[in-house]
Amino acid sequence: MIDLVIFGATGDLTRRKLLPALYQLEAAQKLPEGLRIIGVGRKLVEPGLFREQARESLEKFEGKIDPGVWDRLSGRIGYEASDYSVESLRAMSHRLAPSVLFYLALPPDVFPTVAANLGQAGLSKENGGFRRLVIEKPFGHDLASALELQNQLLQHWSESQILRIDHYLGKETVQNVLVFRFANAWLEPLWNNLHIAQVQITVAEEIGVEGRGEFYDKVGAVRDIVQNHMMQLLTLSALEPPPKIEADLLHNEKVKVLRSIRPLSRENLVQGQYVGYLEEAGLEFSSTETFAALKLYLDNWRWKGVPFYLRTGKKLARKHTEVALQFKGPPQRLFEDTDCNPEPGWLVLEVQPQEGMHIDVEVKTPGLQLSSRRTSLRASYRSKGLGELSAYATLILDALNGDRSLFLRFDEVEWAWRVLEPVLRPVDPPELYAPGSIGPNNQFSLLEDGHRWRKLG
Ligand SMILES: NC(=O)C1=CN([C@@H]2O[C@H](COP(=O)(O)OP(=O)(O)OC[C@H]3O[C@@H](n4cnc5c(N)ncnc54)[C@H](OP(=O)(O)O)[C@@H]3O)[C@@H](O)[C@H]2O)C=CC1
Ligand SMILES: O=C1O[C@H](COP(=O)(O)O)[C@@H](O)[C@H](O)[C@H]1O
Repeated sequence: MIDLVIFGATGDLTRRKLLPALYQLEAAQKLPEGLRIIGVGRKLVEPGLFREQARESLEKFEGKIDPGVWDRLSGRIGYEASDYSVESLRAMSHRLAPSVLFYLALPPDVFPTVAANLGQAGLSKENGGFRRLVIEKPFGHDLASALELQNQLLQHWSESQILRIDHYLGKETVQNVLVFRFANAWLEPLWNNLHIAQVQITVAEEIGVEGRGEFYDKVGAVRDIVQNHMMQLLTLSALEPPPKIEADLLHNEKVKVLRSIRPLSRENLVQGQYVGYLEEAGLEFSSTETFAALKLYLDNWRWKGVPFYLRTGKKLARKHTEVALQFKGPPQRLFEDTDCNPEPGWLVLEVQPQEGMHIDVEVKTPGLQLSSRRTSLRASYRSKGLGELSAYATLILDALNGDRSLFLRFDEVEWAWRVLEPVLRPVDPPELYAPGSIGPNNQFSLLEDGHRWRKLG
């Protein structure tokens, strides 16, 4: 018997991501037999009402619900109220299965207390089963708090019990970055500073902060997206091939990339805030950034001199996540029209919502003249409906099965904070940008001569 205990079960993450993931796993018959899902929150809620609310969340965030799948899923779901004190957790411990996965879907400032109280209540001790702890992001608020959180966790939990989640690693198209790079040998000679002029990594969101203003305002785009999801996209795009696809060997390579990032200074970062953020977040004043763009360099053999541009923001023109590498141009352009001056082509890995890849190539312009035009070789990652489990579904299943390869090792988190530490305390207020736009104008100041931001989607 296994219990999945979700702390913070009335919250946004549970409703928006965890319940849909569990529904998908139930539909795919991937949940372990006998698994119970116990939602925990501070308020007293009748389990029946909690299930009703869970179903409403599924209808909102998952879409059409199959009654048979829901019946099976709801049969697993229970609810308990707890104030997360040692006494209350100890009382709960008697009702738990030998193997328990605790999921902290809670505001990050309560992670240390809840993790410690679980330990003091004896719930981190394994006795004939497993005890694992999933820690959501952000892991810490800066380098010092991340180190402190790690120390606090290690007082009651061993490293092998701690699963630091970054849901981007559960996305198929993020995992595909690695497969695409290392399963196609012809790419390798091109994937370096001899042939690549610049790399752009974009995580653009159409949504604003929605109901998460209180949380978001303490965090901002750098901590919410750059420190974790974008650093993962960066390391996967830039790392050296590990000797084998094994978790620790991959973590080693990712840390090497982070350690090779040239120390950042304020000039490497620009920030923006969308017009309407204050009203949406219910604030009178805030200098929190909802947009961040960075330029960084990796001082290593492969990437020396190639700028990596990272950009993320909320309330942008559209949702679009991609990793794009621009090739250097040919040494001499022989075939172009005298009037046209095409920029060198891109290789683009589309992460979401389109899932695919394309490579720009120049081909002959039809007609008598010998000139070139741009076209794209496109491939889609999968047909709709094929193997579609959400990132959270993949990661919850891995966590239940004890597969740690898609979870973060602490030094990855630590080095991501070390890299960003110099730019965490902004001096200038963020520049305002219009919702639905491409973000603030200051982002253009980062670009080197001849470079321009790619279109969003
Ligand atoms: N929402 C999202 O899309 C994503 C969230 N995350 C991470 O997941 C975690 C949870 O996020 P989210 O669900 O949005 O957060 P919420 O702000 O919605 O909080 C979750 C729940 O925590 C409980 N809670 C709030 N304050 C406290 C407190 N002081 N002590 C104990 N419990 C408290 C509340 O439940 P109750 O009042 O019932 O006890 C609340 O419903 C965060 O770490 C976030 O960074 C990561 C990726 C995406
Ligand atoms: O971790 C987070 O991610 C979501 C974006 O996730 P995606 O899978 O939709 O790309 C973001 O909205 C949220 O602010 C952040 O905390």
